Amino acid sequence: MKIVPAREFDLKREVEYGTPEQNETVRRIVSDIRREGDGALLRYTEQLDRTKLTAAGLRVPQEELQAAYAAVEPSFVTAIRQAAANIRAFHEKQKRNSWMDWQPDGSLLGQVIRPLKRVGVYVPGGKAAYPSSVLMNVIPAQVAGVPEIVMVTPPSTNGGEGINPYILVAAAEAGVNEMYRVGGAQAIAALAYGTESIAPVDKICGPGNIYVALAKREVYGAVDIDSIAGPSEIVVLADETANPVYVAADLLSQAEHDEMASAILVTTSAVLAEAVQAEVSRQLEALPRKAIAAASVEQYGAIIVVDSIDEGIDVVNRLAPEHLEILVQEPMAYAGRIENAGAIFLGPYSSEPVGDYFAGPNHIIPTNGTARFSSPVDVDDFIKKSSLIYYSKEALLHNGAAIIELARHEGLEGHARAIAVRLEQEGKAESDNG
Ligand SMILES: NC(=O)c1ccc[n+]([C@@H]2O[C@H](COP(=O)([O-])OP(=O)(O)OC[C@H]3O[C@@H](n4cnc5c(N)ncnc54)[C@H](O)[C@@H]3O)[C@@H](O)[C@H]2O)c1
Ligand SMILES: N[C@H](CO)Cc1c[nH]c[nH+]1
Ligand SMILES: [Zn+2]
Repeated sequence: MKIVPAREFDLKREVEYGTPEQNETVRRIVSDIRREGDGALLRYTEQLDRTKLTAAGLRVPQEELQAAYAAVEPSFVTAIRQAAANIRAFHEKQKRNSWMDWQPDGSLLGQVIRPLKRVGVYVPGGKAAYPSSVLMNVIPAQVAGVPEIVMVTPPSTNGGEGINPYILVAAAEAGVNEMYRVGGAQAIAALAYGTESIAPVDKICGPGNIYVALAKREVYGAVDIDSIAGPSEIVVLADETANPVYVAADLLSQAEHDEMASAILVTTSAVLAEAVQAEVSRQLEALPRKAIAAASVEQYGAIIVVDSIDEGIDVVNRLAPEHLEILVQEPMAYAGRIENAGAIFLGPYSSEPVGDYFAGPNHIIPTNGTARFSSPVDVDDFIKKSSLIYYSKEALLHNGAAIIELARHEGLEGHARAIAVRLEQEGKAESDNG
């Protein structure tokens, strides 16, 4: 992992995702699925996921979910239930209520909150299987009250035959009842535009690799999406008090996700920088996913040495990472100064995987600098709002002239007249009556 002074590190992050070839591949897949439906879906599933399916085999039957319990350890079921309870409790706090306010003039204003009707959730499963992402997607949608939650995941998760049983058990625990064995850009396109076998959804949520992230961006507009939650990222902001063993382990925890994941240490301590550099090399050797983590660290990893914590905070805010760990003597003192980060982990015991799996906050978090303007998945992702306006006669007579004034200044006489005809008629009725 290279050590660089802050002034030599290019903080202008690429906002464009992926290479031109990856973008072109995704555009082609999306357009083929849109034109050909199931035919293209099955073809790409065979080509990219090495799985030959028929249209009838796309949907995963409930019996397959139940059968998977026999293939997992009881300790996994216990752990996933604990995690699910924590995730549900956290997301319950995000619920919003509709509201209505009667005004003194007899009019009423309000906002009606409704769940989305049908959402698609993507659970990644190419290089690793992510049962935790089942919970992070499905639970907030359930808390919001979404009646139709459609899950998609690659057909042979983690390179194995068939969907990984831990994903199936997580789906059963979460109560998923509509699930398809499709992944990548082709799954996103199928959810967005529909095929003969998969009815289209209103919104697609969930993380994935570069092909999934690009496809979500491609279909945005036809459907809503949560955010671009692509290859994982971690930034650790540390001073000389941080334990290099912990720092290196946490950096590698995200590097092992993907060759395109990014792991960056920002530190005021040259001593820590060197110790972490050595530790990363040492710990890499023991990782089963060493090749992926090494490629990530090599291409996207860095140790940035800064002159002060203030400079470090500036670097962090410019990077706008998915995950930030603050490993300094007084972490609480700095949390409020972080403007751009999807999730902030404070102190030496809040290692990033605590959030990935268990604490309760969502692990589907914007990446590639988009934490500047977007947020982790939450209950708000699964609701929509309608404004409610009831104007009383008194309110219209009182405010009509101001509305007409504003309409005429926009040159919109039709708008002005819609109000004016009422003022004329009601004014006339009042003078006739009295
Ligand atoms: N940001 C977040 O919140 C978050 C959360 C969890 C995981 N992640 C990220 O999710 C990703 C999971 O990636 P993954 O690959 O393991 O699973 P994935 O399910 O996202 O991707 C696998 C699919 O990619 C497609 N694909 C692979 N190579 C392709 C190619 N050359 N051309 C076209 N399509 C291709 C295949 O269809 C395959 O089904 C990782 O990058 C991880 O860091 C992010
Ligand atoms: N760190 C990932 C989000 O970037 C989430 C995850 C799931 N499993 C393990 N990690
Ligand atoms: Zn992770």
